[in-house]
Amino acid sequence: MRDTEALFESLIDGILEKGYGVADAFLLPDEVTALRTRLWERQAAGQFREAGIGNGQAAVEKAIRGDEILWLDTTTATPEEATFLNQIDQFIGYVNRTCYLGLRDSELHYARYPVGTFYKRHLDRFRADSRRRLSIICYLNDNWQPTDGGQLAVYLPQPDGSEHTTLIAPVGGRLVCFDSGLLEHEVLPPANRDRLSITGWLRTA
Ligand SMILES: O=C(O)CCC(=O)C(=O)O
Ligand SMILES: [Fe+2]
Repeated sequence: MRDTEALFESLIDGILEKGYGVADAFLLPDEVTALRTRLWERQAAGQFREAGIGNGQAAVEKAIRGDEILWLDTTTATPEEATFLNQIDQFIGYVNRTCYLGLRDSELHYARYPVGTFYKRHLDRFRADSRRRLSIICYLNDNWQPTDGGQLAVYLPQPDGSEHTTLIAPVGGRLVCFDSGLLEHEVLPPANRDRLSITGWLRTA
């Protein structure tokens, strides 16, 4: 059994102490495999769409982001997707109890970055939609290696005005969380294999 509260606490501590939280083994290996299998099934069924940019994802702009996404939906979720959504709901409850953020709901999508695609440096919160409070990314990759590239780069402003860059590998089962309105970040291109994840936002009312 994993200690869910300890994982949640380490994510919050990371955000407060350094601007982002990382929880390895947020998902167990079997859960990663099951969700990755569902992702590929849905991809094969033609359910993914090229991701857009801006509110409503209206514009596809490959020079900015090259991933394909599929929004998760409670009404069509498989058992393992429902379990994942439930874990995120538990995290929302924990954050509201401990940090009083007033989170209401989540919006989450699968993402597949084909080899060589990327998502240029950006902030997740749209000017027109300030409800996005926390960003979460949970990776679904099997046995990701340093040579596979595809790191998440997070840009951390330093007290002296300089900037520190940290690279986070998209290791399966790992969950990253940060303030959607504060942390600029970027997805570097995966070198030689598709890069798989569930990404989303915890929103206020
Ligand atoms: O996949 C990642 O590591 C980050 C994805 C991202 O920045 C986004 O979808 O807004
Ligand atoms: Fe992002």
